[in-house]
Amino acid sequence: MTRREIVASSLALSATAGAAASPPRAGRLKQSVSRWCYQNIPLDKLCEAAARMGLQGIDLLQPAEYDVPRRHGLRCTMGYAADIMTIPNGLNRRENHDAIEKAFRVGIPQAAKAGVPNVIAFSGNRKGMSDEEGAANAVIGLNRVKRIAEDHGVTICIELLNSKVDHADYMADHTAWGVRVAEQVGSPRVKLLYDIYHMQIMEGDLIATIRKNIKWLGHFHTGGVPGRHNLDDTQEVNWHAVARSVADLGFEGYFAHEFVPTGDPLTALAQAVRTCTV
Ligand SMILES: O=C(O)C(=O)CO
Repeated sequence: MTRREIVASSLALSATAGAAASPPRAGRLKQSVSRWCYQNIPLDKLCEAAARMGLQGIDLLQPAEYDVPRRHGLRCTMGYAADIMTIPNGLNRRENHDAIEKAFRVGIPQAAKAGVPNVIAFSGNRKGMSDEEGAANAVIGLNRVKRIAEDHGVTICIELLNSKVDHADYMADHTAWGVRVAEQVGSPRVKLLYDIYHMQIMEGDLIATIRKNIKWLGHFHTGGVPGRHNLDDTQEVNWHAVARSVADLGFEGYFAHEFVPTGDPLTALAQAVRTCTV
């Protein structure tokens, strides 16, 4: 190997490993990362890198994968416990409730056993239904399953998503709808997944909204706006300030990165983790 090749190969190594290997600074937020954004990296490798960066877990895993983060001292921070429920087809339709309850009766105990603190839920699309009717239906559905969540210490988190760019017609596309449902269900185990990327697109006013509704927010997702890429200075959200506000509220759940990285994926993730270390 020539000197030039040795220098080039060590530079390449530090570019891929360096960001992930630098010692993590302790912060007040428990950060996590969504598996689907790093599909080209085997889950074991993602967990290894996440542990080195100081992340606490991996988001959005299937039950068969729950044990993988544990091998690396992490946990699955949000599980899929009811595959029957999809973004367009969820809690807002009463005809879905039998299947959702059946799935949660298996999926929530399974999550609890694996130490998974949260499971995801979706409102479903409007398909012509009013938000009032959808909210009332979602409350009925959640009232059927909240006891399972309470008994197992697992939180059902209804995700708030944008209906403007990514998920046309999705019903839980504004915070007020989700808060109204969570308040009416009134369980410490039924909360919202406040996806900051999606809510910046729909509403903005992030910090004030988070402060006002923190009681009902069980989990956070990140993603640069516009584009859902790196949390860098090409996008409009001040991530450090948002993260600090969440930490200042004493939030004890997880703050999970969910952006599609550009450039080297682990370098992008490490940079996001640093930005949100507050
Ligand atoms: O599908 C999406 O857009 C999500 O945010 C899922 O968590």
